[in-house]
Amino acid sequence: MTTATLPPGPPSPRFLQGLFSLLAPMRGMRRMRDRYGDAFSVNVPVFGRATVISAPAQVRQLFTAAPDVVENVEPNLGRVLGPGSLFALTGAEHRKQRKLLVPPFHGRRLAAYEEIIEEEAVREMASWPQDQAFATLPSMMRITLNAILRAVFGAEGAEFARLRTLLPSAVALGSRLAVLPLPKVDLGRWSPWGRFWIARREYDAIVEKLISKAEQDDLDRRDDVLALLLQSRYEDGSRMSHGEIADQLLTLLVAGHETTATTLAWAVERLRRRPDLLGELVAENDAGGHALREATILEVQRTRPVIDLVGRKVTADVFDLGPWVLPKGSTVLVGISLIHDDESIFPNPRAFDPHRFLDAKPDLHQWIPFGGGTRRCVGAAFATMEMNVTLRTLLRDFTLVPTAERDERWHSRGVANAPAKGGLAVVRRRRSPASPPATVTAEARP
Ligand code: HEM
Repeated sequence: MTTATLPPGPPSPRFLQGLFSLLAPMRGMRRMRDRYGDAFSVNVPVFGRATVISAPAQVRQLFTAAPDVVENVEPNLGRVLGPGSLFALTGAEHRKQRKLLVPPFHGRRLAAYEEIIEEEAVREMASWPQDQAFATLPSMMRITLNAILRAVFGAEGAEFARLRTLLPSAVALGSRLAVLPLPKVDLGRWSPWGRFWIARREYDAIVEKLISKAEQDDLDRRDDVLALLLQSRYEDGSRMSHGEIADQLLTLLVAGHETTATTLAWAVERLRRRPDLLGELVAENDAGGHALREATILEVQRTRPVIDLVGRKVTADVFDLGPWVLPKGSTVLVGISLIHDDESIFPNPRAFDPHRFLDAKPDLHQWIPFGGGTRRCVGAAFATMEMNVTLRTLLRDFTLVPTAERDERWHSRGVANAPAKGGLAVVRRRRSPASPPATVTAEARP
């Protein structure tokens, strides 16, 4: 029998380690890396005992390991997002669903969604106060929610209006419930699970309406993800069931809404602290360019990755990961901010310097805000396009007033790590928002 060899880690109890990781998400990780090296063991709520890695070779090895060696961790998300959710599936079933979900987010498809994003950004920014500090995160949340409802769900009219109010509260409730046991009886409105199920039933009914509307339309003329999924076929020629479509749309919303919004709020936070860079970006934007803006998005995600950990579970009897021997059932977490903070990969790693990505596209095993391997984020290109169009609109229509204030701290919102003050901005309008949009179709997307 092979003996497990695990890296060292702090001896403190699980709740203390958990509390620390909630209160100081980034600082906690960096402190442990400095103390124990680039692999260490932790014991935290939700994941339990786990090995955190950040050495590039080990991260690459984990991301390229076959699904019969490591699989996704299963943090009970199926109970909230539905059994068909990509997050809840493993093995062949995951591969089968993913095959249908990837094509709608392919780079060349994204041009169809740019107009929606720009419209939503212009509409939201029209309400921004001038010369007065305000948190941009709520605005970014509305832009990304509306964008997903229109581009992914193909929703409009009454269904759009209802989903906009129903989903944010249902998702917030669901993410709290995901870690609690299922009750034996349904107490309806009297219990949190009961309230969640009522919201879920209403959601399913709305998706059913959206599907029947789409089926009455000419599907070929529609670009939204719902219409594309309705036309897609599994390898055996069968279609996705309506239940599977409802689960996947909810998954896309949960995965794509808050993550993109918090990254945009971080972009505002970062840029206000670099007036020189802001000047360069505005000049580039005014001249119709985009290379520095794209590099800026990469650098925001390197320095402020909103998801800090992605996890895998060992499914083989043992997994030899670098010098470590991990037994079956072990959880491995990739420390995204740790690898992004590695001096040997990104010289002067704490500096916010988009120029490092101007002539060099990142290595996708080292720049990993979207995770990696067979579970890498399906919406990465969509999110990149969305951030690009939103930032372009902001720089075109507003002057973002720089600040000498201290950096905003990391704040854990459960799903994503956000700037603690919500990405405070002070803006002045540069011009009326009525000019025709330029296109970013040809821009690079990682
Ligand atoms: C800046 C924005 C975003 C960030 C930082 C982000 C990050 C991530 C990460 C870290 C993972 C886990 C990857 C892994 O385990 O290796 C993931 C998975 C996923 N993301 Fe995103 N994401 C973003 C936007 C989006 C958007 C816009 C969508 C869709 C509209 C989306 C859909 C998904 C889905 C469906 C998965 C599960 C993939 C699977 O299990 O096969 N994400 N994302």
